[in-house]
Amino acid sequence: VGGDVTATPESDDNEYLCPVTIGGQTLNLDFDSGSSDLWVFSTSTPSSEQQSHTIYNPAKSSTFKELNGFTWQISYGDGSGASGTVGTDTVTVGGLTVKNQAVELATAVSSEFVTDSANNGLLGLAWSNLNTVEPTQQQTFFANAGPQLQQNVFTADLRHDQPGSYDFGFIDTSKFQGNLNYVPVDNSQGFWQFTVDGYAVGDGATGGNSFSAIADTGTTLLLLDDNIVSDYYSQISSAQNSNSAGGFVFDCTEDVPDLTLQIGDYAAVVPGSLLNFSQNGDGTCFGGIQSDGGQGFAILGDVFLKAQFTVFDQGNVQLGFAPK
Ligand SMILES: O[C@H]1CN[C@@H](c2nc(-c3ccc(C(F)(F)F)cc3)no2)C1
Repeated sequence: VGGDVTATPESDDNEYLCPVTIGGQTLNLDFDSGSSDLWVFSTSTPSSEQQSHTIYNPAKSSTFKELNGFTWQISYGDGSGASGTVGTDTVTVGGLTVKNQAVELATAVSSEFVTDSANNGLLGLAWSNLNTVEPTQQQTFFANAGPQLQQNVFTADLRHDQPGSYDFGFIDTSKFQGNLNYVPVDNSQGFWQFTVDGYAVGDGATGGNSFSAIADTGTTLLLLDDNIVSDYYSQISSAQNSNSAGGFVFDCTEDVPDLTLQIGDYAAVVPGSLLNFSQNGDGTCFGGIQSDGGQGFAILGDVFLKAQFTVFDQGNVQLGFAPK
């Protein structure tokens, strides 16, 4: 048994949304391998915050059960967040069904979610020890699905400005080139966390110290240590760190170098084309590489994941990468 679901990029590849059916109702959710709550806009969300979102109505589901007194509260890297109550229902993703999945109903969402009208909630794909439900932590959709999967994996094939896919329970070898390169995961903090052994800018030599990183489908950009960020942008003559733009920008006419992250024996190349992330509208462009804010580990978000086929292997607690 497995599932295959289309991941559609919003404008500027800011996020990728996937159709999820909950108690017979389909909502587009943001799949996030950096968190572990499945939450939705619902009839419990204040109408002033529902705006043009698709909402889940538990009263219309014959399989919904309230988890009385259970609550959740989550905040994301950008400072946004949501909170609410909890129930269970039957959840289907790309043909893969999990019964009695914890579904978290938002009774409050931050302004960023209110205005992101395409995003009707998140489906967390990190490890269940990050789930925020109290008094009893809940399992993720992927953790619950594990026992019924042929292979205890899900894969991500995200693309620039075109639909990609998430697969659950199998590895589609037609989606990548060559062999998969596996690296061990430290899931003690609940993330898909692993070690990067070095980096190279453009066709330069691979160097630098090894560092920790997480594979995070819910983060848009590639967030790295300030020293690496400075080294990278020193190769782009017009690059500057712009407070108004919120990060490093450069002239759109510039030739943007590739970045290679050495992961074990695998050289993961992120092409310069993906590192010229978006236009600011004034002739400058916003970089796909930005600072990780000094939090001690790098966040390999969609900019990185668009350049790789990635296997999130729950059974063997490892990540696999291959070029596409
Ligand atoms: O927390 C870390 C876990 N993964 C990263 C993540 N961040 C979001 C997010 C999605 C949508 C929005 C909003 F719609 F703009 F509000 C905000 C944040 N989803 O995953 C960061």
